[in-house]
Amino acid sequence: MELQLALDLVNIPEAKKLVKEVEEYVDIVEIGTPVIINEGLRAVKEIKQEFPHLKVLADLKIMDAAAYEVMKASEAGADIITILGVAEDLSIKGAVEEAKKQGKKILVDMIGVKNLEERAKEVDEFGVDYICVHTGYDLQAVGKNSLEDLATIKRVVKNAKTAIAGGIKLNTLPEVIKAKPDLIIVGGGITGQEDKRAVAAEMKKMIQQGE
Ligand SMILES: O=C([C@H](O)CO)[C@H](O)[C@H](O)COP(=O)(O)O
Repeated sequence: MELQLALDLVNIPEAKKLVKEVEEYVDIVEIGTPVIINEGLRAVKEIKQEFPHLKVLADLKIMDAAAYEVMKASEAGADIITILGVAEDLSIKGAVEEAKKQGKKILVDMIGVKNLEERAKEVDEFGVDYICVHTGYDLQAVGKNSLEDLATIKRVVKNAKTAIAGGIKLNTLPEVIKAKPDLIIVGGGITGQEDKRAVAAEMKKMIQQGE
């Protein structure tokens, strides 16, 4: 199980400071959608340059023009690029093809997918690297989480790795670990805490103990 730090509500200098604090304990740094909207792919480039030993995920949440956007994120240094599960099949296949050409990986974010079981089976056949269940901020606000969805994709996904994101905190991490996703994505559960380093260290320890 890997731990991904999601950076959403920061600028580039703040992102660098945050990664420095927790770099020993995370496997992947996500440059979140809001950061890319504010700072562009320069954020991906600068984080990869400063932390070349960490994998960097560009959370583009691609919906169209997939091959082109995967190419641009790859050029900026992203190791993993996200596309939405609700995108057209052709877009997801195009993203996979371009990622393979560039030696990169594709994570499919299943946020907003209504027919989760059926769609997870389909995208799994397209050769994607990760399939991620995700409760976005707007559904977190009304008390939802993705544990049930994780169980669903764990049951039907045969090729891709599974991932979970959305509102995971230290106190909810044990039940996530019990469900054994390949990748656990944590944003505010680390970045919103007073002692980020201590929380990231504790999360990493719990994940290692759960393996
Ligand atoms: O993808 C995300 C969200 O849509 C904003 O871009 C977050 O990175 C993801 O939800 C993880 O963050 P937390 O929910 O704060 O753990």
